[in-house]
Amino acid sequence: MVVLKANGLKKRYGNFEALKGVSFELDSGEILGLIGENGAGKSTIIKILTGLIEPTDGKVEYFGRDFGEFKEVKNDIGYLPEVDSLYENMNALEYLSFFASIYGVKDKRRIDELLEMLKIPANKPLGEFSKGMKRKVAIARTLIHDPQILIYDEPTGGLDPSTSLFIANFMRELKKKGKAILFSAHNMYYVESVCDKVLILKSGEALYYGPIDELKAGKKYVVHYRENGREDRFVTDDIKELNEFIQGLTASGGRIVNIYSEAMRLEDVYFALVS
Ligand SMILES: Nc1ncnc2c1ncn2[C@@H]1O[C@H](COP(=O)(O)OP(=O)(O)OP(=O)(O)O)[C@@H](O)[C@H]1O
Repeated sequence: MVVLKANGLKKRYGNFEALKGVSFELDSGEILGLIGENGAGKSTIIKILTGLIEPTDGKVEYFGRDFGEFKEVKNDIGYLPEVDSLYENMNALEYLSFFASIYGVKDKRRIDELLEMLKIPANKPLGEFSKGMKRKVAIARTLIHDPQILIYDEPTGGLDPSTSLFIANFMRELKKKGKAILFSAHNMYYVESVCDKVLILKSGEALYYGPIDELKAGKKYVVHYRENGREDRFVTDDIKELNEFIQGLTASGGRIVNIYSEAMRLEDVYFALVS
C-alpha cells in the first residue's frame, strides 16, 4: 500500500531553486534512501514531508490524502531531525515517558519495549550518553506512538560503524514490521544494505529514482595495466569505452596485466551519476 506520495516537489528560497520538481512514492514495508551531496536538497524534502516548510509547488499525499490535512497524519509519522537536542538532565525513561504523554500513549510497556529493543539504559541522565546512545534515544522517541511512517534525516550521520550498523539493522527490523521508512544518508554502505529504493539527488533534481537492484544491475569492467613502467587501473561500465581504452593502450605500447568484471556497487553508480 502506498503510504506517501510526493509529486513534482519544488522549493524556492528567494531566487534560489533548491528543489526542481521531485517525485517519489513510499509503500508500507519499504525503505527509501535519499542520497546526494551537501546541498542537494535532502533536508528540504524531509522538511516538506514533515510539515516544517511548504513546497513552492507540487503535492504530498499521505494515505491518499492531501498535504493540507497534515495535522491528521502527524500521529502516523515519526520524524528524526538531522540534529536534535534532548533534555540532558532527564534519563531515558523520563524522556520517553514525557513524549509518551505528549502523544497520549497510555501503555507504558511501549517505553520498556523500546529501551530493550534499542539497548538503552533507562536510568542514566541523557547528558552522560554517548552520541550514538543519544541518537538511539531520539530514534526511540520517533517510535513512541508506533507510527506507520518513519522519516529520518541522517540517522547514522557522525556515528561510529558499529552504532551505524546497529541502527541500519534496526531499520531493517522496523521494515519487517511493515513500517515505511524514508531516510537520508551520506554513507552509501548503509543505503545499499537496507534500502529497497533510492532517490539520488543533485542540485535539487532527481538523477535516479527507483529500485536499488535495478541501479546496481550493471557490471563494471576493471583493467589492470602497465604503461611506461607504472601500473594503474582503468574502470568503466561501458563496453565501447573499454574497447577503445584497450586499443589505445596497446597502440601506445602498454600491456594489460589483468582484466575482469565486477558487480556494480551503489557507490560506483552514484559517483558515475553525479559526476
Ligand atoms: N532557509 C534557507 N534559505 C536559503 N537557502 C536554503 C535554505 N535552506 C536550504 N537552503 C539551500 O537549499 C539547498 C538545499 O539544502 P538542503 O539542506 O536541503 O541540502 P541537503 O541535501 O540536506 O544537504 P546536507 O547534506 O548538507 O544536509 C542548499 O543549497 C541550501 O543552501
